Amino acid sequence: MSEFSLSDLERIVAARAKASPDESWTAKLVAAGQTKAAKKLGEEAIETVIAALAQDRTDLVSESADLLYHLMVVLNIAGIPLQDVMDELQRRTGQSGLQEKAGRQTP
Ligand SMILES: N=c1c2ncn([C@@H]3O[C@H](COP(=O)(O)OP(=O)(O)OP(=O)(O)O)[C@@H](O)[C@H]3O)c2ncn1[C@@H]1O[C@H](COP(=O)(O)O)[C@@H](O)[C@H]1O
Repeated sequence: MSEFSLSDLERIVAARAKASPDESWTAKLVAAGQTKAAKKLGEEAIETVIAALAQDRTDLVSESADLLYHLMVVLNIAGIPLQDVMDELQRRTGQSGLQEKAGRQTP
């Protein structure tokens, strides 16, 4: 199978967002708005957690795909390019997660 990246998925979501809601789940979600899309994202997150805890590899792969797809839709609706998320991840590469946690301001 050829390489398929989140950037490819971002492009597909952006294109399908402009389709008719009658023929596209993406367009249907975008038309419904961020509340519905974010709710679907939350559901997929929970289903991913359940698959991980069940140690079901097939389900975990499938639910992870649903999760990433719905994240792309939520980012699209919010007008946030995937690159902004990747830039944030890249910014974090200089320090470990434990260092970052230790350096956080506590209220
Ligand atoms: N990767 C996905 C993808 N993953 C999951 N889904 C859809 O996400 C929906 C939600 O999953 P659920 O199991 O929760 O469905 P449901 O229970 O019917 O949802 P509810 O109506 O109850 O809220 C399903 O209809 C899935 O088909 C996706 N829909 C689209 N894509 C990608 O987006 C492209 C364009 O799709 P359309 O926008 O539909 O043309 C596709 O070719 C894919 O590349």
